[in-house]
Amino acid sequence: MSLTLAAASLTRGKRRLLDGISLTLAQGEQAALIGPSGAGKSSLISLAATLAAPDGGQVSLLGEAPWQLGARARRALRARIACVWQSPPLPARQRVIHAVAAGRLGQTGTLAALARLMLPRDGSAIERTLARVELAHKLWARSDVLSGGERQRVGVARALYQAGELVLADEPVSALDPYLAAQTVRVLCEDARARGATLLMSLHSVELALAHFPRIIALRDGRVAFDLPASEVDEARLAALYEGDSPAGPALSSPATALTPARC
Ligand SMILES: Nc1ncnc2c1ncn2[C@@H]1O[C@H](COP(=O)(O)OP(=O)(O)OP(=O)(O)O)[C@@H](O)[C@H]1O
Repeated sequence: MSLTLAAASLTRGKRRLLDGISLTLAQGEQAALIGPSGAGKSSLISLAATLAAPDGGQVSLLGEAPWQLGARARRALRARIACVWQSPPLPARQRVIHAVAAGRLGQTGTLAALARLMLPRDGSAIERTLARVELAHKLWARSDVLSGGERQRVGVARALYQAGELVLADEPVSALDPYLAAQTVRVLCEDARARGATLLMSLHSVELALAHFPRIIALRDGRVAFDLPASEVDEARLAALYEGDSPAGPALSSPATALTPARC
C-alpha cells in the first residue's frame, strides 16, 4: 500500500482533529478528500505528509512506518512524497526557477542539492513543467511578485518536477479561476496516472472531485463520513455531509502548535 492510516488520531490541545481514521490507498490509486470547512482535511494531509505524528493509531507511507525511522531515513522517505500546499511556502526573493528546482532538493546529497538549487542544470525541463500549469513565462520571476493563483501553480509545478511516488495536495487550486482549476487538477491526475504514482487531493469543489477522481473520501468532524466510488456519491450523501457545518470538538484551552506547511 502507498498510504495506510490505521485508526489514526491527531489531537491539538483538547481538540481531537482526527478521530480514528482508517483508510488505505494502493499504489497508483487516486482519491479526493472532501468535507465541510474544519472537517480535518488539512490535518489528514499533514499526517500523511509527516508534518505531524499521530497520537493514536498508525501511519504507513510507501511501505515505511515514518515515525519508527531515524531522522535521516524519514528525510529520505519525504523526498519520495510530493506535497502541494494551498499557500506554498515560497521565500519572497526566490525566483520561480529555483522554487521549482527545490522539488528535487531531497533527492541528492546536500552539496549537490545546493549547487543544483543555485544553478539549476535543467532549466528547460523546469520551463516545460511550468508550461503544464501555464506559467512558463514566469520562469525567472521573483516569488513576491506572483499572484496567489500563480504561487499555487508554482507549488504544483514543484510537485510535478519532484515526481513523487506519493502526491499529497491540500486545496491546490483554491485560488485559481474555474478554467485553470480544472486544468490544474487534470494535469496532476494525468501526471500521477502516467507515472503510476498515488494521489490524494483535498478539494472544496465537489464538482472537481467528482469530475476527476474515481474515489471520494469524505470527512466530517475528524472522522470518515463515507469512502465511496465517485459514481455512488449522490446529492443526498452530499447534503448530509455539508448540512449544518459545525466546528469540530471543544474550544482550545491552550495555544496549540499550528500545522504549518513545510517542504516534503
Ligand atoms: N494546530 C491546531 N490547533 C488546534 N486546532 C486546530 C489546529 N489546526 C487545525 N485545528 C482545528 O482542527 C479542525 C480541522 O482543521 P483542518 O484545517 O484540518 O480542516 P479542513 O477540513 O482542512 O478545513 P478547511 O476546509 O476550512 O481548510 C478545525 O476545527 C481547526 O480549527
